[in-house]
Amino acid sequence: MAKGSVVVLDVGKTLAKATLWSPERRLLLKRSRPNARITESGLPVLDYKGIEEWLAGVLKEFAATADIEAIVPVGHGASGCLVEGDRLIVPPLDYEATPPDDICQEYRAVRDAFALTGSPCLPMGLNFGTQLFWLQSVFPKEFARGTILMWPQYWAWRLCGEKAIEVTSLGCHTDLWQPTTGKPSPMAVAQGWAKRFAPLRKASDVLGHVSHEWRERTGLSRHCKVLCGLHDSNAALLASRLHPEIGNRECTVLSTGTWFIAMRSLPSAADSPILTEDRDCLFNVDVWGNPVPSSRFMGGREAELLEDSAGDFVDVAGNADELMRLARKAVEDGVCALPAFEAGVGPFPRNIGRWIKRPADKLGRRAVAALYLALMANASLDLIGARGRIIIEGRFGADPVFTRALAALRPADAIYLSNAADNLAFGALGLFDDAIPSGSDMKKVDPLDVDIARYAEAWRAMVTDGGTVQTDNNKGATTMHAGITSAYEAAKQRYAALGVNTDEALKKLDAISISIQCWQGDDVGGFETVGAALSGGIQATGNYPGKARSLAELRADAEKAVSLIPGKHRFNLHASYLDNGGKKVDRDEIEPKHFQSWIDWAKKVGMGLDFNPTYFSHPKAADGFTLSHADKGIRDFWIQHGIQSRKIGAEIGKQLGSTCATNFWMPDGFKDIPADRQSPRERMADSLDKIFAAKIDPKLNVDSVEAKLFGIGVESYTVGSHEFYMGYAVSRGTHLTLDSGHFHPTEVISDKISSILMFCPGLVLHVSRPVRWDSDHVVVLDDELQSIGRELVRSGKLDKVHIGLDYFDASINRVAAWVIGTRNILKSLMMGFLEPSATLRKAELEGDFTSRLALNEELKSLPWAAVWDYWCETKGVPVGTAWLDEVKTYEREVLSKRA
Ligand SMILES: C[C@H](O)[C@H](O)[C@@H](O)C(=O)CO
Ligand SMILES: [Mn+2]
Repeated sequence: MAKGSVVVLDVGKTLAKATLWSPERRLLLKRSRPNARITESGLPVLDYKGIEEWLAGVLKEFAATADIEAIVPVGHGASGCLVEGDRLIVPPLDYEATPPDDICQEYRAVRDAFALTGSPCLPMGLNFGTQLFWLQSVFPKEFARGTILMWPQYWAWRLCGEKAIEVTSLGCHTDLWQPTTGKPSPMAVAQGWAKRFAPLRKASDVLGHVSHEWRERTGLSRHCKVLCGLHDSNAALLASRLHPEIGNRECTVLSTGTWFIAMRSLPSAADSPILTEDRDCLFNVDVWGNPVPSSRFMGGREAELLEDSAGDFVDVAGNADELMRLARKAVEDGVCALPAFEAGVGPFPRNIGRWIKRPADKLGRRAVAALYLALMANASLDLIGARGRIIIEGRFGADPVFTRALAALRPADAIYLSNAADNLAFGALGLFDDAIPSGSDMKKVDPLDVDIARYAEAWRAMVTDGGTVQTDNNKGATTMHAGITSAYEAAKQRYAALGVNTDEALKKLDAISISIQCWQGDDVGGFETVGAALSGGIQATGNYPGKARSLAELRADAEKAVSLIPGKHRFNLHASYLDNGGKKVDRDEIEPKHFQSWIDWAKKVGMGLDFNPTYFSHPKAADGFTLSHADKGIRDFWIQHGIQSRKIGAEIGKQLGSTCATNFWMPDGFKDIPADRQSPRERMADSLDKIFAAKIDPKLNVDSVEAKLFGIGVESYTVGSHEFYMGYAVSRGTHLTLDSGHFHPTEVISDKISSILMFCPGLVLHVSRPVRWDSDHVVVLDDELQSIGRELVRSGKLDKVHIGLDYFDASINRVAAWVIGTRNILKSLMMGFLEPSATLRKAELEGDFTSRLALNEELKSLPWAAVWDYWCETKGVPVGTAWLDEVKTYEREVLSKRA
């Protein structure tokens, strides 16, 4: 037992943590800091400067609290750096950075076989060797003289100045070590790296005492020792040995966090299983240098993707009972997620993640995510032959659906929970002084009381079949839909031949959100008063049955539509869709509270919201003028409406953590030739200035103004013409809204996007389809829509564009109208992402207009539809016209019952 207190510094990928332990190994203090994403010399590097700054402050606080005898550094794998003397000369790279293609290809040719190193070939920079190979090409001189350190030992070196390297980090899928012989890999020798390794030391070795610099910075004593330290997952493995239930017996530790890592301590080397490289298995190395069969998947990240709650994560502890209920129901109903939502890693690296009956609400998705984690963990454990005792540690230990489902899936094993929060630190303490008591009593996990075996069997069958899965929601059955993947693979090759990476294109498409207009659901009626007449020069024509008559119906219809649209989207509200609880609230009185139920709904379904003040369908707009009205009283009323609307936009942005675009469209104008075109425009600008006078954080809300050529009954003069609003937006720094139905018939907004993005801080789109007098037909995949998609992608400024839809057709099924238009704008963007833009631009720059035209025409018949089908499939929404069957069912079962 040590005499003094001990600090464990645990530098993870997401957080840096430091804990202070008393001589009796009681936790005294705990501090943490999220790591930042840093770029240095154009390279994505770890936040080593920020962490050091923070560490100095923390150690100062700790040193003032206790007499610290030692510091033990612990770090995540797959990182390291080069130092010379007391200088860092090659920074530690972020392992999530992908080296350039040529480096990756060259590296693959020189790395050793899995059988030698136990390191599988991993994506990004997850093999530390890949990073060294990349860094060597950037810093060739430094590689000729520097010393290679791994990440925990970088911190040991910073604190005491002594250089060391250690097996647990060196043996962690680096490609640099041979676990069976305990020697550097042939590649590490051939590349000249092995001779640059710092001297090999044991994790428990004392490397030295804290340096003068650190004593000055922190007040630590000169007797404070710095240990060599170790890889974080190995610390957890070590901690398991401290529990009396385990001792020296065989066990597997399943660490849960961003990564789920299973590590099996073998009773003897002879028990070592044969591992499969291509399923993300590997050999780690324990502190004694023995091979540790391991398997992994990115469970924490996948759970976030499955939950899909825009960062507003479910409080698992607070909803434990409900999550358990939902999980039982999901097992009964066959609701599940299939791997892998973080592609390229885990036990099913080539499978594409997809949902079977994706729940609409985030609690439902969270419950299924926990079941998914249990199924994935079970598969990972099987791959390394885990048996007997399995200890779950890390943050998912606090998720009873996950832990109990895993226990149910492995009835022959004892599943334990260890002290989830501090286990890793405890393992590090065990390294320092092994005569310490166990960190906590372990708790045996009770299996989940459901028929999980059948559920798991069905899951496994779908996963291993290799085909893709299509659900038939009517019957609750699942049928295989092979062919989509193979069509995609063929399309992928066609596009690759043109230099287009379809996987990358789909990743970009994943990031697109379309703002779906609420007003398609009820013909722009709103819920202010029953049966209000639509005014302002717009008209919804048709009388298709099933229009939403209440907020609840509108939301249910929207949820149906969204379930049939791939991706993650937003809902665009008008002020007239307020929730006034049945009491009249005039337009100048609206407040955030009248939209709280919308915000709550948006949180539940994981969507963002946008907003529009409503300057029509109101007695004070009856004569065709609002903000530019000659009567000051009327103007003031509408100014107040605008001011209130922006407050609502800001509250939406704040609560949902996603910027709300508040769009101002005023129908003001004359039916016949005006005598004075100027004054209404001056009044309009003045009113808008008053509305926009209060500054609002643009992260919460951005304002946009929407021009229009003419409306019905406003044929001769529109106050808010294109020139008016362009001038206004540019001079005032607001966003500009381009509505594709608001221009002369031969004028197209695709040609305007590049100009607006040069001069306005941002652009809002109302994608629509003008047909003769009407500006609001359902969006179809016509030439202009394709041009819009292309232009948006080509602009490279998609982060400045809020893409919304604006049409309202009452002559067809309204849910179908939403689905058709939204799927079409997404198709057009996908075609934009699939464009070989570099080739086209090159032809243009070289004056080769023949090639430009020829290629443009060829692109039209490339198999983009196969990419689209595949995307729909992977997003868990119906492929082809299958969505229409669902809408028809909804019409039969829900819409047709509305009077
Ligand atoms: C309902 C919308 O706000 C409205 O359609 C407006 O954006 C428009 O485009 C009017 O023509
Ligand atoms: Mn519009």
